[in-house]
Amino acid sequence: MRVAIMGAGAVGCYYGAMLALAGHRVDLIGREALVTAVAARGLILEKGGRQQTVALGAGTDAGVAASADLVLICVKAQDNDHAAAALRPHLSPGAVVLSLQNGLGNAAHLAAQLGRPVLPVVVYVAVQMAGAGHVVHHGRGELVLGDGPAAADTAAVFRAAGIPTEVSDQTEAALWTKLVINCALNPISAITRLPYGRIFADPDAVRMLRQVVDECSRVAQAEGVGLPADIWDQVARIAAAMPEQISSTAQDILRGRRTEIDHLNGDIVRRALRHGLDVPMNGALLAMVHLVEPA
Ligand SMILES: NC(=O)C1=CN([C@@H]2O[C@H](COP(=O)(O)OP(=O)(O)OC[C@H]3O[C@@H](n4cnc5c(N)ncnc54)[C@H](OP(=O)(O)O)[C@@H]3O)[C@@H](O)[C@H]2O)C=CC1
Ligand SMILES: CC(C)(CO)C(=O)C(=O)O
Repeated sequence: MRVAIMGAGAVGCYYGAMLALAGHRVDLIGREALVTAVAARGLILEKGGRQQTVALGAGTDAGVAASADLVLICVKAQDNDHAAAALRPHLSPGAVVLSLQNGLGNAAHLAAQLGRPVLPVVVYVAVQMAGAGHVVHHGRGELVLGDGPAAADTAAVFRAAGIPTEVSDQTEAALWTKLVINCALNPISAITRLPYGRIFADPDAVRMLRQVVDECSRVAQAEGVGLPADIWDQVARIAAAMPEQISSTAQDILRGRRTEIDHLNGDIVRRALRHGLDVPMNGALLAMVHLVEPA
């Protein structure tokens, strides 16, 4: 199968590497520094204490998507419009397009921009770029694919590549659950630049994160979304499964990039406002992430 990955960052490089190792022809669409590094020595995948070089294609031109059967969109949510504009002229009619992103509404937004279906995918992985063309896996890796015509076959391709994948007709609820996890973990890691293991060792930080989750749960309830009863345990389990990971939002801050926070805690704050709910901890974290972002 030919696979194109729009957004060759941590998530795109990790799943691209896994698919390439399973024998698929993978092309990364990314920035110049990544393309130069991959052309010089392939993509480095560091996982389970082992480092290997993966052979795959990399370029800055989205035209490579024209021959892809499967297209993974792995840019941050704020880059969706540019990514869609670059891909739109090239996608072949039969290609399956997936959004591997945090936050609500990305797949629908991309589908409207691309004029074709885009399946949402909930991503449970901890990955980070250690440098151009060098991706490090810190834990997990499961995907939950939204149901749709090609979902079962696509999930089978992922599973055969060693990526635990299930198909669900409840992805909206699953994306909400992931959003709450992100609202708890991402901003505090971005503001402090600390990994989850260190954050969860601090009882005051844990109390604060419980408040974030309680606020998000009230907003979800107001929206008619049923979160799992053990939502706090899920947050704690994710943190425990990847103690060395800093959030993708923290990774943006460390690279001097603007972050996805408006699509995470920012989304909760906007929804709370519409329901007349007060979410002070989400609001405070949102403001603090904006303050540590580049101007
Ligand atoms: N990292 C993680 O562990 C996890 C991340 N996620 C989610 O997955 C999604 C991707 O995250 P992540 O991989 O961390 O993000 P990254 O920022 O590491 O990767 C995105 C990459 O896409 C590049 N990019 C953006 N727009 C374009 C474009 N038009 N053409 C080519 N390249 C482009 C970015 O470059 P530049 O930065 O220069 O703009 C960046 O290199 C996010 O929604 C995130 O929340 C979900 C689970 C875990
Ligand atoms: C799973 C988690 C919390 C991993 O860091 C993530 O989704 C992110 O960083 O955006």
